[in-house]
Amino acid sequence: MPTTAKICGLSEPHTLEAAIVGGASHVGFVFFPPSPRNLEFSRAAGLAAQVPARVSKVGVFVDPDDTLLDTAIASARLDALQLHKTTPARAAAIRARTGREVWAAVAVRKREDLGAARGFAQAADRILYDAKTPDNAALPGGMGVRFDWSLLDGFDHPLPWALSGGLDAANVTEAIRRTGARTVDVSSGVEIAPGTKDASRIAAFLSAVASA
Ligand SMILES: O=C(O)c1ccccc1NCC(=O)[C@H](O)[C@H](O)COP(=O)(O)O
Repeated sequence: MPTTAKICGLSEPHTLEAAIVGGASHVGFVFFPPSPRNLEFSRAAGLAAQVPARVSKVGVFVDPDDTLLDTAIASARLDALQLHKTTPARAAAIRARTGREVWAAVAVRKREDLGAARGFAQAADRILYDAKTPDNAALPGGMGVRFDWSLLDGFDHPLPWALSGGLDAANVTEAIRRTGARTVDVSSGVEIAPGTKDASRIAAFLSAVASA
């Protein structure tokens, strides 16, 4: 099975196109106003219309309320919801109410952090292991922070999972080889500035994933 890739935090038609043409399995749209990647709903709707059915549209949220979720799902026609800083109970409720696939982000800095994944076994469809950002950081993701991949060694994953945090075209081959990830996720590693994706970096990342 080839490794699949999610390009996260897309906000412009030409870089979204680069992700689609390059073979991304998932594209991520961020709905979190403090983020430089945050999308207005009307913009998300326009981008979503560009995405073929074979590519899943993932909305990225930080402990969202129902109004935000419902508006984002409707405008961007989201297939999946990626939840950061959201409890298992809330994730389960969101999954039941929306009927959408739920990705639970688990922030990792130390081995003990992986334990949080077990709480989502009945509440989510997939775990996204992402690097824990600094305690005073404005964002819980999308900051190019990497965690020690060896922390995943021997871990009994409760669900299908994806690897994230500080990936780029130069390190993703090693990340896949080292962890056995079947899905990888990237944001700032394919940007030229926070929130500004670069088509050639997206192409290089997806090419590296396809060759891994
Ligand atoms: O990317 C954001 O701005 C963001 C904001 C709020 C919550 C999550 C966010 N990103 C989550 C992602 O899925 C990123 O792709 C992931 O954290 C990896 O980012 P990076 O290390 O920059 O590749």
